Amino acid sequence: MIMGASQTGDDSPLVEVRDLTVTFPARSRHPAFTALNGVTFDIARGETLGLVGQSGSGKTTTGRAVLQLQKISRGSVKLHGRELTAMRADELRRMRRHMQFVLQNPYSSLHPRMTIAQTLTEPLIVHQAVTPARYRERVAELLELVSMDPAIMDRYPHEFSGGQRQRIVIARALAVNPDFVVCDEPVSALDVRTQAQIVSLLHSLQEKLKLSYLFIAHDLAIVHEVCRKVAVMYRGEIVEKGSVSQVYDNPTHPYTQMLFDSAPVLDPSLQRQRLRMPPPEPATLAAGHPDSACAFGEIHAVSSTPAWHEVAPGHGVSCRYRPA
Ligand SMILES: Nc1ncnc2c1ncn2[C@@H]1O[C@H](COP(=O)(O)OP(=O)(O)OP(=O)(O)O)[C@@H](O)[C@H]1O
Repeated sequence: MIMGASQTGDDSPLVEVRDLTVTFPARSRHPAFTALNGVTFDIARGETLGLVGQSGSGKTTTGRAVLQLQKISRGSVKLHGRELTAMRADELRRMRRHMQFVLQNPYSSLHPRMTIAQTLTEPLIVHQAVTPARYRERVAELLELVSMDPAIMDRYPHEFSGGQRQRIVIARALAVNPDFVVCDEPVSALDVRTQAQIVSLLHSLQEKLKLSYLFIAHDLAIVHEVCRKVAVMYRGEIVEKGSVSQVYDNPTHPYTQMLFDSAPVLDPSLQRQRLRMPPPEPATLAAGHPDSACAFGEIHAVSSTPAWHEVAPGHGVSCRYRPA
Protein backbone atom coordinates (compact mmCIF):
# COMPACT_ATOMS: atom_id res chain seq x y z
CA MET A 1 0.00 0.00 0.00
CA ILE A 2 1.34 3.46 0.87
CA MET A 3 4.99 3.76 1.88
CA GLY A 4 5.82 5.02 5.34
CA ALA A 5 8.70 7.32 6.21
CA SER A 6 10.72 4.51 7.73
CA GLN A 7 10.72 2.73 4.35
CA THR A 8 12.22 5.78 2.63
CA GLY A 9 15.17 5.85 5.01
CA ASP A 10 14.52 9.40 6.24
CA ASP A 11 12.23 10.10 9.17
CA SER A 12 12.20 13.91 9.09
CA PRO A 13 8.90 15.25 7.73
CA LEU A 14 8.88 16.48 4.16
CA VAL A 15 6.12 18.98 4.95
CA GLU A 16 5.81 20.75 8.32
CA VAL A 17 2.81 23.00 8.85
CA ARG A 18 2.48 24.97 12.08
CA ASP A 19 -0.28 27.29 13.29
CA LEU A 20 -1.45 28.00 9.74
CA THR A 21 -4.05 30.75 9.85
CA VAL A 22 -5.88 32.43 6.98
CA THR A 23 -8.23 35.35 7.41
CA PHE A 24 -10.00 36.63 4.32
CA PRO A 25 -10.28 40.41 4.55
CA ALA A 26 -13.64 42.19 4.82
CA ARG A 27 -15.17 43.21 1.52
CA SER A 28 -18.31 45.24 0.78
CA ARG A 29 -20.97 43.82 3.08
CA HIS A 30 -18.98 40.72 4.12
CA PRO A 31 -16.97 40.98 7.35
CA ALA A 32 -13.45 39.51 7.62
CA PHE A 33 -13.58 35.72 7.90
CA THR A 34 -11.05 33.39 9.48
CA ALA A 35 -11.17 30.28 7.30
CA LEU A 36 -8.17 28.54 8.90
CA ASN A 37 -7.13 28.81 12.51
CA GLY A 38 -3.93 27.28 13.88
CA VAL A 39 -3.72 24.32 11.51
CA THR A 40 -0.75 22.08 12.34
CA PHE A 41 0.41 18.80 10.77
CA ASP A 42 3.40 16.99 9.29
CA ILE A 43 3.64 14.78 6.21
CA ALA A 44 6.56 12.37 6.01
CA ARG A 45 8.35 11.45 2.80
CA GLY A 46 6.34 8.95 0.79
CA GLU A 47 3.32 9.31 3.07
CA THR A 48 -0.28 10.38 2.45
CA LEU A 49 -2.21 12.52 4.90
CA GLY A 50 -5.96 12.50 4.30
CA LEU A 51 -7.82 15.71 5.09
CA VAL A 52 -11.55 15.26 5.65
CA GLY A 53 -14.37 17.51 6.77
CA GLN A 54 -17.66 18.83 5.57
CA SER A 55 -18.02 21.41 2.81
CA GLY A 56 -16.68 24.81 3.88
CA SER A 57 -14.54 23.42 6.71
CA GLY A 58 -11.36 24.79 5.11
CA LYS A 59 -9.79 21.84 3.26
CA THR A 60 -9.12 23.59 -0.05
CA THR A 61 -7.90 26.73 1.73
CA THR A 62 -5.44 24.51 3.62
CA GLY A 63 -4.13 22.99 0.38
CA ARG A 64 -3.77 26.39 -1.25
CA ALA A 65 -2.15 27.95 1.82
CA VAL A 66 0.38 25.12 2.14
CA LEU A 67 1.33 25.59 -1.52
CA GLN A 68 1.54 29.36 -0.95
CA LEU A 69 -1.23 29.96 -3.49
CA GLN A 70 -3.21 31.64 -0.72
CA LYS A 71 -1.88 34.51 1.36
CA ILE A 72 -1.59 33.41 4.96
CA SER A 73 -2.14 35.58 8.03
CA ARG A 74 0.04 33.62 10.43
CA GLY A 75 1.99 30.40 10.73
CA SER A 76 4.78 28.43 9.17
CA VAL A 77 5.04 26.02 6.23
CA LYS A 78 8.28 24.16 5.66
CA LEU A 79 9.12 21.93 2.73
CA HIS A 80 12.41 20.03 2.88
CA GLY A 81 13.05 22.03 6.08
CA ARG A 82 12.86 25.33 4.20
CA GLU A 83 10.41 27.99 5.35
CA LEU A 84 8.14 28.88 2.44
CA THR A 85 6.27 31.76 4.04
CA ALA A 86 9.38 33.95 4.26
CA MET A 87 10.69 33.28 0.74
CA ARG A 88 11.23 35.89 -1.93
CA ALA A 89 9.11 35.43 -5.06
CA ASP A 90 12.02 34.07 -7.13
CA GLU A 91 12.98 31.54 -4.42
CA LEU A 92 9.36 30.44 -4.11
CA ARG A 93 9.13 29.99 -7.89
CA ARG A 94 12.09 27.62 -7.72
CA MET A 95 10.52 25.71 -4.80
CA ARG A 96 7.32 25.23 -6.81
CA ARG A 97 8.96 22.42 -8.74
CA HIS A 98 8.82 20.37 -5.55
CA MET A 99 5.11 20.93 -4.86
CA GLN A 100 2.18 20.58 -7.22
CA PHE A 101 -1.61 20.61 -7.20
CA VAL A 102 -4.11 18.12 -8.70
CA LEU A 103 -7.60 19.60 -8.73
CA GLN A 104 -11.00 18.01 -8.59
CA ASN A 105 -12.43 18.72 -11.99
CA PRO A 106 -10.49 17.32 -14.95
CA TYR A 107 -12.98 19.00 -17.30
CA SER A 108 -12.04 22.53 -16.21
CA SER A 109 -8.39 21.93 -15.29
CA LEU A 110 -7.18 21.55 -18.89
CA HIS A 111 -7.12 24.40 -21.40
CA PRO A 112 -9.51 23.34 -24.21
CA ARG A 113 -7.43 24.96 -26.98
CA MET A 114 -4.10 23.48 -25.95
CA THR A 115 -3.02 20.06 -27.17
CA ILE A 116 -1.92 17.52 -24.58
CA ALA A 117 1.69 18.09 -25.67
CA GLN A 118 1.35 21.86 -25.17
CA THR A 119 -0.27 21.32 -21.77
CA LEU A 120 2.50 19.02 -20.59
CA THR A 121 5.25 21.19 -22.06
CA GLU A 122 4.11 24.33 -20.24
CA PRO A 123 5.58 23.40 -16.82
CA LEU A 124 8.77 22.20 -18.54
CA ILE A 125 9.18 25.68 -20.03
CA VAL A 126 8.25 27.55 -16.84
CA HIS A 127 10.73 25.56 -14.73
CA GLN A 128 13.31 25.04 -17.49
CA ALA A 129 13.15 21.39 -16.55
CA VAL A 130 14.57 20.00 -19.83
CA THR A 131 16.03 21.50 -22.99
CA PRO A 132 13.56 22.31 -25.80
CA ALA A 133 14.99 19.45 -27.85
CA ARG A 134 13.75 17.04 -25.20
CA TYR A 135 10.19 18.44 -24.80
CA ARG A 136 8.37 15.81 -26.87
CA GLU A 137 10.44 12.99 -25.43
CA ARG A 138 9.59 14.13 -21.90
CA VAL A 139 5.89 14.50 -22.80
CA ALA A 140 5.94 10.90 -24.08
CA GLU A 141 7.58 9.74 -20.84
CA LEU A 142 4.94 11.53 -18.78
CA LEU A 143 2.08 9.98 -20.75
CA GLU A 144 3.58 6.53 -20.30
CA LEU A 145 3.94 7.22 -16.58
CA VAL A 146 0.16 7.66 -16.31
CA SER A 147 -0.50 4.69 -18.63
CA MET A 148 -1.55 6.70 -21.66
CA ASP A 149 -0.36 6.17 -25.21
CA PRO A 150 2.18 8.86 -26.19
CA ALA A 151 0.59 8.87 -29.67
CA ILE A 152 -2.26 10.99 -28.27
CA MET A 153 -0.03 13.97 -27.49
CA ASP A 154 -1.24 16.11 -30.40
CA ARG A 155 -4.91 15.70 -29.56
CA TYR A 156 -7.14 18.02 -27.50
CA PRO A 157 -8.74 17.51 -24.05
CA HIS A 158 -12.32 17.23 -25.37
CA GLU A 159 -11.31 13.98 -27.11
CA PHE A 160 -10.79 12.24 -23.74
CA SER A 161 -12.95 10.88 -20.93
CA GLY A 162 -12.91 12.32 -17.42
CA GLY A 163 -10.58 9.59 -16.19
CA GLN A 164 -8.17 10.07 -19.09
CA ARG A 165 -8.19 13.83 -18.52
CA GLN A 166 -7.41 13.30 -14.85
CA ARG A 167 -4.44 11.14 -15.90
CA ILE A 168 -3.25 14.04 -18.06
CA VAL A 169 -3.72 16.46 -15.14
CA ILE A 170 -1.63 14.12 -12.97
CA ALA A 171 1.03 13.88 -15.70
CA ARG A 172 1.20 17.69 -15.81
CA ALA A 173 1.64 17.82 -12.03
CA LEU A 174 4.50 15.32 -12.28
CA ALA A 175 6.24 17.02 -15.21
CA VAL A 176 8.83 18.74 -13.04
CA ASN A 177 9.45 15.83 -10.65
CA PRO A 178 7.75 17.16 -7.50
CA ASP A 179 7.98 15.28 -4.22
CA PHE A 180 4.81 16.72 -2.73
CA VAL A 181 1.39 16.80 -4.40
CA VAL A 182 -1.81 18.26 -2.99
CA CYS A 183 -4.69 16.22 -4.41
CA ASP A 184 -7.89 18.21 -3.89
CA GLU A 185 -10.85 15.86 -4.35
CA PRO A 186 -8.99 14.21 -7.27
CA VAL A 187 -11.63 11.56 -7.94
CA SER A 188 -14.90 13.09 -6.82
CA ALA A 189 -15.91 14.18 -10.33
CA LEU A 190 -15.42 10.65 -11.70
CA ASP A 191 -17.62 7.57 -11.84
CA VAL A 192 -17.00 4.80 -9.33
CA ARG A 193 -14.97 2.49 -11.60
CA THR A 194 -12.78 5.34 -12.85
CA GLN A 195 -12.27 6.50 -9.26
CA ALA A 196 -10.75 3.12 -8.46
CA GLN A 197 -8.40 3.35 -11.46
CA ILE A 198 -7.18 6.84 -10.53
CA VAL A 199 -6.72 5.84 -6.88
CA SER A 200 -4.68 2.86 -8.04
CA LEU A 201 -2.60 5.13 -10.33
CA LEU A 202 -1.91 7.53 -7.43
CA HIS A 203 -0.79 4.55 -5.32
CA SER A 204 1.59 3.22 -7.93
CA LEU A 205 3.03 6.67 -8.71
CA GLN A 206 3.63 7.20 -5.02
CA GLU A 207 5.57 3.97 -4.75
CA LYS A 208 7.53 4.57 -7.94
CA LEU A 209 8.35 8.24 -7.33
CA LYS A 210 8.32 8.35 -3.48
CA LEU A 211 5.67 11.07 -3.51
CA SER A 212 4.02 12.60 -0.47
CA TYR A 213 0.35 13.51 -0.81
CA LEU A 214 -2.04 15.77 1.02
CA PHE A 215 -5.23 14.01 -0.04
CA ILE A 216 -8.29 16.22 0.40
CA ALA A 217 -11.65 14.48 0.21
CA HIS A 218 -15.12 14.48 1.64
CA ASP A 219 -15.55 10.78 0.80
CA LEU A 220 -14.47 8.97 3.95
CA ALA A 221 -14.35 5.57 2.23
CA ILE A 222 -11.84 6.79 -0.33
CA VAL A 223 -9.65 8.33 2.37
CA HIS A 224 -9.80 4.99 4.19
CA GLU A 225 -8.53 3.32 1.03
CA VAL A 226 -5.82 5.83 0.16
CA CYS A 227 -4.36 7.07 3.46
CA ARG A 228 -2.74 5.71 6.57
CA LYS A 229 -3.08 9.00 8.43
CA VAL A 230 -6.01 11.38 8.53
CA ALA A 231 -6.81 14.83 9.90
CA VAL A 232 -10.38 15.95 10.48
CA MET A 233 -11.26 19.61 9.87
CA TYR A 234 -14.12 21.49 11.41
CA ARG A 235 -14.67 25.21 10.99
CA GLY A 236 -11.10 25.90 9.96
CA GLU A 237 -9.43 23.84 12.68
CA ILE A 238 -8.05 20.33 12.83
CA VAL A 239 -10.07 18.75 15.60
CA GLU A 240 -8.60 15.27 15.42
CA LYS A 241 -5.74 13.50 13.67
CA GLY A 242 -4.05 10.14 13.80
CA SER A 243 -3.85 6.85 11.99
CA VAL A 244 -6.88 6.04 9.84
CA SER A 245 -7.67 2.95 11.90
CA GLN A 246 -7.47 4.90 15.16
CA VAL A 247 -9.62 7.83 13.98
CA TYR A 248 -12.14 5.74 12.02
CA ASP A 249 -12.60 3.06 14.68
CA ASN A 250 -12.41 5.24 17.79
CA PRO A 251 -13.14 8.87 16.97
CA THR A 252 -12.74 11.00 20.09
CA HIS A 253 -13.93 14.44 19.00
CA PRO A 254 -17.73 14.88 18.89
CA TYR A 255 -17.55 16.36 15.39
CA THR A 256 -15.60 13.36 14.10
CA GLN A 257 -18.13 11.02 15.68
CA MET A 258 -20.93 12.93 13.97
CA LEU A 259 -19.10 12.92 10.64
CA PHE A 260 -18.58 9.16 10.78
CA ASP A 261 -22.06 8.42 12.04
CA SER A 262 -23.58 10.34 9.13
CA ALA A 263 -21.17 8.90 6.54
CA PRO A 264 -20.58 5.21 7.22
CA VAL A 265 -17.20 3.66 6.66
CA LEU A 266 -16.01 1.05 4.18
CA ASP A 267 -15.77 -1.90 6.55
CA PRO A 268 -19.16 -3.63 6.19
CA SER A 269 -19.03 -5.26 9.64
CA LEU A 270 -18.30 -1.92 11.34
CA GLN A 271 -20.99 -0.39 9.17
CA ARG A 272 -23.58 -2.91 10.28
CA GLN A 273 -22.53 -2.43 13.88
CA ARG A 274 -23.05 1.34 13.59
CA LEU A 275 -26.44 0.94 11.92
CA ARG A 276 -27.37 -1.76 14.45
CA MET A 277 -28.12 -4.19 11.63
CA PRO A 278 -28.11 -7.99 11.93
CA PRO A 279 -25.20 -9.92 10.39
CA PRO A 280 -25.60 -10.44 6.63
CA GLU A 281 -26.62 -13.68 4.99
CA PRO A 282 -23.72 -15.68 3.54
CA ALA A 283 -22.18 -13.91 0.59
CA THR A 284 -23.64 -14.94 -2.74
CA LEU A 285 -20.69 -13.74 -4.76
CA ALA A 286 -17.13 -14.18 -3.61
CA ALA A 287 -14.80 -11.23 -3.23
CA GLY A 288 -12.73 -10.81 -6.36
CA HIS A 289 -15.33 -12.57 -8.53
CA PRO A 290 -15.12 -11.16 -12.09
CA ASP A 291 -18.77 -10.09 -11.95
CA SER A 292 -18.17 -8.00 -8.87
CA ALA A 293 -16.72 -4.52 -8.92
CA CYS A 294 -16.07 -2.00 -6.25
CA ALA A 295 -14.66 1.50 -6.22
CA PHE A 296 -12.08 0.38 -3.73
CA GLY A 297 -10.74 -2.70 -5.47
CA GLU A 298 -11.39 -5.84 -3.47
CA ILE A 299 -14.93 -6.46 -2.31
CA HIS A 300 -14.89 -7.69 1.28
CA ALA A 301 -18.11 -9.61 0.94
CA VAL A 302 -21.23 -9.25 -1.08
CA SER A 303 -24.71 -10.47 -0.49
CA SER A 304 -28.03 -10.31 -2.27
CA THR A 305 -29.85 -9.39 0.94
CA PRO A 306 -31.99 -6.27 0.61
CA ALA A 307 -30.20 -4.86 3.68
CA TRP A 308 -26.80 -4.92 2.02
CA HIS A 309 -28.24 -3.57 -1.18
CA GLU A 310 -29.73 -0.63 0.71
CA VAL A 311 -26.63 0.10 2.71
CA ALA A 312 -24.04 -0.10 0.00
CA PRO A 313 -25.00 2.44 -2.65
CA GLY A 314 -26.31 5.16 -0.37
CA HIS A 315 -23.46 5.28 2.08
CA GLY A 316 -20.27 5.75 0.16
CA VAL A 317 -19.57 2.03 -0.20
CA SER A 318 -20.47 1.74 -3.83
CA CYS A 319 -20.42 -1.84 -4.96
CA ARG A 320 -21.94 -3.47 -8.01
CA TYR A 321 -22.64 -7.17 -8.15
CA ARG A 322 -24.81 -9.73 -9.84
CA PRO A 323 -26.89 -11.50 -7.20
CA ALA A 324 -27.03 -15.27 -7.52
N1 LIG B 1 -11.58 34.03 -1.32
C1 LIG B 1 -12.41 33.86 -0.28
N2 LIG B 1 -12.94 34.92 0.35
C2 LIG B 1 -13.74 34.75 1.44
N3 LIG B 1 -14.07 33.54 1.95
C3 LIG B 1 -13.57 32.45 1.36
C4 LIG B 1 -12.70 32.54 0.21
N4 LIG B 1 -12.35 31.26 -0.15
C5 LIG B 1 -12.96 30.42 0.71
N5 LIG B 1 -13.69 31.13 1.61
C6 LIG B 1 -14.47 30.58 2.71
O1 LIG B 1 -13.60 29.82 3.53
C7 LIG B 1 -14.29 28.67 4.04
C8 LIG B 1 -13.49 27.42 3.70
O2 LIG B 1 -13.58 27.20 2.29
P1 LIG B 1 -12.87 25.95 1.60
O3 LIG B 1 -13.13 26.06 0.14
O4 LIG B 1 -11.48 25.88 2.06
O5 LIG B 1 -13.69 24.74 2.23
P2 LIG B 1 -13.67 23.21 1.82
O6 LIG B 1 -13.65 22.42 3.09
O7 LIG B 1 -12.61 22.96 0.83
O8 LIG B 1 -15.10 23.05 1.13
P3 LIG B 1 -15.52 22.12 -0.12
O9 LIG B 1 -15.43 20.70 0.37
O10 LIG B 1 -16.93 22.56 -0.39
O11 LIG B 1 -14.59 22.44 -1.24
C9 LIG B 1 -15.69 28.69 3.43
O12 LIG B 1 -16.58 29.24 4.37
C10 LIG B 1 -15.54 29.59 2.23
O13 LIG B 1 -16.76 30.26 1.96
